[in-house]
Amino acid sequence: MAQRGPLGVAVIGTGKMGADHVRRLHEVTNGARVAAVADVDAERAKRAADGIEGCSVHTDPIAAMRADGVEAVLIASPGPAHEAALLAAFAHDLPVLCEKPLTPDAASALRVLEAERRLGHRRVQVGFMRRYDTEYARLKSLLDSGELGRPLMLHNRHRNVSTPPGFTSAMLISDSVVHEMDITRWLLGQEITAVTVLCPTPSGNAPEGLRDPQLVLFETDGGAVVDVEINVNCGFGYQVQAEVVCERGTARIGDGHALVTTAAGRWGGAVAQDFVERFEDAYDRQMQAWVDATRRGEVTGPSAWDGYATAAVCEAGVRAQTGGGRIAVELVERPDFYR
Ligand SMILES: NC(=O)c1ccc[n+]([C@@H]2O[C@H](COP(=O)([O-])OP(=O)(O)OC[C@H]3O[C@@H](n4cnc5c(N)ncnc54)[C@H](O)[C@@H]3O)[C@@H](O)[C@H]2O)c1
Ligand SMILES: O[C@H]1[C@H](O)[C@@H](O)[C@H](O)[C@@H](O)[C@H]1O
Repeated sequence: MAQRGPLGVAVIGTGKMGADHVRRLHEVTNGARVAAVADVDAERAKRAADGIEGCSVHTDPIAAMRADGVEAVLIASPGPAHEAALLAAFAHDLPVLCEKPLTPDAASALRVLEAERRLGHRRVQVGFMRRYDTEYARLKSLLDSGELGRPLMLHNRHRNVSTPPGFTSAMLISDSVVHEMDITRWLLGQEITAVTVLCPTPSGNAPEGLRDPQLVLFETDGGAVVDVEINVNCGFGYQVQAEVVCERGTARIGDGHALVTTAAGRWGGAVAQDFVERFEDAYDRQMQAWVDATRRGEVTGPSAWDGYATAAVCEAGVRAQTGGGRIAVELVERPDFYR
């Protein structure tokens, strides 16, 4: 049944993304309010809730899910904490927007799928927000129109200025390239069947021991080949670019020419410095779409199946990165529940 009042959301994890989502829900999104926040760091939770009337503050995610006025959950804790939070949300039958990755590995993602299926109805949207980016959405419409013919190859570049402390070589795949895994599956409508990872001599910008950059190759069940340059300590900016090569033409996004300046012997634009800046509109649209669907009693957007399928590709990618050569992706059969 459609809901009338604003949707009361509990936000779990109020670090960089969680605090930004709290701000978004409070200031940007229509039809929602932040009813509770939880972070294991009490000070962070308190800071995020500051100035939001009626928002209760917790260190225990389950207490936040049970708090007054909570009707839905946004999970923005680190990936390894997602499974416990998802299962707790299911126990209270609450709709969830879960930041990527759904969980860090395929076995835990499968446990989440099974728990959602036991509920008997879908509850999860995964935060693959690039699907809500205007440029990616235009590229998808163009490919779906068939005008350029069949996609043959997809080239991607994914560059971050620098990595936070504790960022590992495996995380280049499971935290960063996971976005290209989702985008590949969504743009092409195909599953990824094998992953190969090539690592050049690491950049001098990369922290000691980090294999950065990497070149990651996907093969798909529709016969396409996809490459991803992942380069997370490039130093100069945040860039996400994609070019699809089709039978009758190519299409490219992410050149970032929103503002071009010509002045005193120079010409050029600016490079975004992080994902919050580059994908601000996509995060806003993702949140509005989740709130609107939830208030209608529906679940739309990337599903737990998408979270599982990308977790399985991540696992193959991490094995390929550690000297495994070309690694096949193993997926369980897709249940009808997720078709
Ligand atoms: N979609 C995107 O572009 C994007 C961008 C950045 C991060 N993310 C995702 O968002 C999530 C959070 O990333 P972040 O960069 O904000 O990390 P962060 O480290 O800045 O914040 C995580 C917060 O969660 C808290 N926390 C840790 N364990 C917890 C638990 N069990 N329960 C409640 N809180 C807990 C930490 O104290 C911290 O405040 C991750 O899943 C990450 O992959 C997505
Ligand atoms: O967690 C972040 C986030 O998902 C960004 O969108 C991505 O560009 C980064 O590489 C990753 O570390």
